[in-house]
Amino acid sequence: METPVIVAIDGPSGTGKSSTSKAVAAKLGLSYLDTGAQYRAMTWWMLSNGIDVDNAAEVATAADKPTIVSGTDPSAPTITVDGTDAAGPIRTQEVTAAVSAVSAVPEVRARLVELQRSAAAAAPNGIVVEGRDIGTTVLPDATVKIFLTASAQARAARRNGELNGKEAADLAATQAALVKRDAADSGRKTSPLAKADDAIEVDTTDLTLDQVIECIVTLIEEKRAAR
Ligand SMILES: Nc1ncnc2c1ncn2[C@@H]1O[C@H](COP(=O)(O)OP(=O)(O)OP(=O)(O)O)[C@@H](O)[C@H]1O
Ligand SMILES: Nc1ccn([C@H]2C[C@H](O)[C@@H](COP(=O)(O)O)O2)c(=O)n1
Repeated sequence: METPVIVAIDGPSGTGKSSTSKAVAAKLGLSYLDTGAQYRAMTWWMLSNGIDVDNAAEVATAADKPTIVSGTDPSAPTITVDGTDAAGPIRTQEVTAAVSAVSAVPEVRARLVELQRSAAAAAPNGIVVEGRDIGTTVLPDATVKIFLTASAQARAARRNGELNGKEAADLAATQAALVKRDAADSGRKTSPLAKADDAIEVDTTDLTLDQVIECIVTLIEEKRAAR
């Protein structure tokens, strides 16, 4: 049996980590884990349970309370909190605005990193894990490490494109919010958003999603062939 392949995909928000990771995992028959969804799930639980998310001590004390379960099928990823489907609620503006503060708390990270390593160890053929610290901290021995980037303008335009004209999209405000969240995620003390020394950087600004997927599939296949 072939050794499972472990792929770490990190990068700032809106660089295409989720779309790319899901597609790459599906193409190669691997499992898929969205670690950002787990930090969002923890944040949603904190907000729903009256925890002051700006009080790190309060967040730390509560960090072991919610039961967060991620489904790792790339064609239908799921996330539940205490048995309730959280896929919708974790994407609200309220959660997005609070998630950087919650994810900066070391007790939150310790709890979720444990879940992430267990998911990687349990994946039969291997897994694509996406986030901010996968290559540096969660899975430092990953077979392939990718760090996706894209200009702030391109990322803001992609995010506004998701609205499909449903809301008046203010590109400058979207861009400012992305840049602010990246600064908080890069600036925290415990495993900040960072490129691992041995990660391959892929700038997706001028690439289509299909081109990025193809590029990463090729990088993984090259690594597999060289083992
Ligand atoms: N190369 C690309 N070209 C154009 N659009 C893209 C590209 N990659 C991703 N997108 C689009 O950009 C948006 C953001 O992508 P995605 O959610 O995958 O990014 P992300 O890095 O996972 O973001 P976050 O960290 O905020 O969860 C989506 O609408 C996606 O379809
Ligand atoms: N490995 C990770 C993944 C995510 N986070 C934090 C920082 C992000 O702003 C937030 C939401 O992630 P997204 O859904 O935008 O991918 O979660 C982290 O600290 N470490």
